[in-house]
Amino acid sequence: MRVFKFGGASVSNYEKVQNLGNIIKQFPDEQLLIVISAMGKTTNALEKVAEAFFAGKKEEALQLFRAVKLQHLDEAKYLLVTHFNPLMEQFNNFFTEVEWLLHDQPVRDYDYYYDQIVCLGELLSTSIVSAYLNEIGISNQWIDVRDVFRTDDNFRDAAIDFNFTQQQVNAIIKPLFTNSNIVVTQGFIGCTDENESTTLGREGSDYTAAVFAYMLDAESVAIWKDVKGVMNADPKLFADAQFISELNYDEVIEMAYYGAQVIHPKTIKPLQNKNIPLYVKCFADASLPGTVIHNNPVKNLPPIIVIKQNQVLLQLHTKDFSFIGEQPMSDLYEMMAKLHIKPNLIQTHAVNLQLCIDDRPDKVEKLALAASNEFDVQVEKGLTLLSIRHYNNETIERLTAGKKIELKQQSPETVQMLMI
Ligand SMILES: Nc1ncnc2c1ncn2[C@@H]1O[C@H](COP(=O)(O)OP(=O)(O)O)[C@@H](O)[C@H]1O
Ligand SMILES: N[C@@H](CC(=O)OP(=O)(O)O)C(=O)O
Repeated sequence: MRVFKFGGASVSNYEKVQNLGNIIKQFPDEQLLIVISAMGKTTNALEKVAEAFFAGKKEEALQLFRAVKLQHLDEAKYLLVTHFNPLMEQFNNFFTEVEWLLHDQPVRDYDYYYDQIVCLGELLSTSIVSAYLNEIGISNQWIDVRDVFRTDDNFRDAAIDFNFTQQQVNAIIKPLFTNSNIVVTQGFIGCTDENESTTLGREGSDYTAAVFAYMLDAESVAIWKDVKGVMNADPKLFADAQFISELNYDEVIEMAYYGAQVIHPKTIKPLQNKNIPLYVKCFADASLPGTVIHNNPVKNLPPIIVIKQNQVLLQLHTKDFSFIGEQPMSDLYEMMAKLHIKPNLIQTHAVNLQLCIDDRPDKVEKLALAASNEFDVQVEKGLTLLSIRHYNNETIERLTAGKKIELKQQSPETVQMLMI
């Protein structure tokens, strides 16, 4: 059994869905669990629906939602003939659920509504792909992953209940493979014990695939992407990015931690725990070998460059000139934990500290306010965090030329610089 994951870029239009079908045809006798993300930029579009709804702009929310519906209906029309009508029944149930919600007034937190609306992207894309595969003779079963993945109610960043989910995988998913070689389901979404939809954090479908692989003891996971494999930098930012054929789990977990967008940071742990290899494969050309990620050491890696935009620097100075000891640090970490803020870089000095985080306006303001009880706080926005693993002087000089460095942290393996 293998797990395949197709991201939004790999199902963004009908031609891509047809290509997905061609890839699956190349594995005729394999048992495959296929995890799929929302089509193209659907998640962003649904975020806009959630924002408009929560801002009380009902008509705007409904209109934005209509655009999402139409786009999916268009895709379905291109791809389906005999399976079109059954799909429409399924679609209508999904649409009605969200439209009912959009006609209500928001009375709960934004994050709750976000998840109830945004989860639709994956439900729609998987329904289309499943119907299309059946249409072209690749028999498969569609599963609503919300019946399987149980999470807590930390909406937008829900944590999986591993014990319950494993039981559901054993009870629901494993028996499916006695009748069918292929199961199609959603990445990124789950469900609470109160039957509320949840999401696992943006780009979380890679993580879903890894958790399924862990729970099914899969022989491997393949993540199909719009790149040849993992490169030493984002090829959209660096035209000369080099392809890397082999990496180990530690390296990839570090890359993801520093913000490389190629693989979701939580993906590696479940795979490492059962030594399941991860392939990053080229969606446009399945014959290319892709990158394999495993447990063995890999030597002679080139400098690996990760760039994170939209960073905020908080400069905190103790109000009474007391040292930055364990108490102020523990207070600060408690504030960040409450707000679910992950520090990207922290540097402490005698009476001040510098903290770099992602620019999530709601969270930055709340943190600055909470910290202002104990510290004088200055906030600087619009920064870029550059991380280079296996760095050399030439690479550092090339990437920092003409930039002002606000913060620098260096270990023998990694250098990080926060720059304007
Ligand atoms: N080191 C890297 N190697 C390869 N691709 C990278 C790297 N860093 C960032 N990327 C970006 O990751 C994108 C693929 O990931 P993603 O957008 O998540 O795809 P999908 O949504 O289809 O899963 C590529 O288009 C590329 O721009
Ligand atoms: N659709 C979700 C989940 C996801 O993982 O997407 P992708 O595989 O396209 O990065 C998102 O955009 O965040």
